[in-house]
Amino acid sequence: MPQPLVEVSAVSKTYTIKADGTKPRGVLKALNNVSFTMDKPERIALIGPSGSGKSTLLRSIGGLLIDDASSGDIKVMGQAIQSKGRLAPNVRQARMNLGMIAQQFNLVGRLSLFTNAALGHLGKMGGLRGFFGLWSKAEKMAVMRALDHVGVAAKANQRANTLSGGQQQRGAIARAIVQDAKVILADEPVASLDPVTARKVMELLVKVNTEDKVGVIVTLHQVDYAKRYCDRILALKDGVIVYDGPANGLSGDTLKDIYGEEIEDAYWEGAVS
Ligand SMILES: Nc1ncnc2c1ncn2[C@@H]1O[C@H](COP(=O)(O)OP(=O)(O)OP(=O)(O)O)[C@@H](O)[C@H]1O
Repeated sequence: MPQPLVEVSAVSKTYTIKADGTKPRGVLKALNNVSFTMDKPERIALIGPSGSGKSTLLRSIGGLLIDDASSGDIKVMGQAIQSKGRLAPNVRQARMNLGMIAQQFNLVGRLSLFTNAALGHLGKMGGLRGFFGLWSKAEKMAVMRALDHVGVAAKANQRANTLSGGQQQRGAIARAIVQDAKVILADEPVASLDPVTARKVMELLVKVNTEDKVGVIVTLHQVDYAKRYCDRILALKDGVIVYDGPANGLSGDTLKDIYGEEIEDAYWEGAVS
């Protein structure tokens, strides 16, 4: 049986909250015994009210924060990212399977779109050659193919900070393709985009998933986008998974339970069934 793309087992994350004038020092359990597996390249939407732990879970999968010592493991393509609250010794190697996309600041603004996408090669090449941007002909062709695949090849020479938000997100997806990432972790990738551009970026994530067989885990504030563009939904509430199943199996009543009063804000373009 092929190995799972992502395995998250019994992960908990507790933050220490500093005291301020009004509140004493305290702790907050942002993730509480969270487990799930992505066995094949799916599109998983992480949804849930503000503060439910979506970003914490994504950052934990990326090894960008350390889980509690009581936690189990996180593995990507069978390689450990972290285990029992310690980063794996070969986490850099394991991370090469992960393409990371954030809401903003995905690209280095003063570098061209081409160079930003070419940074996807960095993990695979020697330090100085990468540092000086000495890409081989094959590497350059791979970058241009990726930029073409995501529809921004014509902008290759443009500085990233002169590109629109949607073009920058496409560039970040191209970098993940260049990197040959097996899973893309996208943290609110459409939150700062207008609805038309947001739809195009979500459609691109669908394309990369279906054509290139890259798994996608995406945090979304919009339930309608989660249902429309993802095949599986993981809903978090207070750091606990309260729904893990097909996107079309999430009922309105369950959503009301999950979001409570925030339900009115959980749709962007109106409810879709
Ligand atoms: N570095 C931190 N220190 C202390 N508490 C934190 C830290 N990061 C997150 N938290 C808290 O952990 C909880 C989960 O936060 P997280 O950002 O994962 O939620 P989220 O579901 O992504 O929220 P949102 O939808 O608003 O982005 C929140 O209560 C948040 O305030």
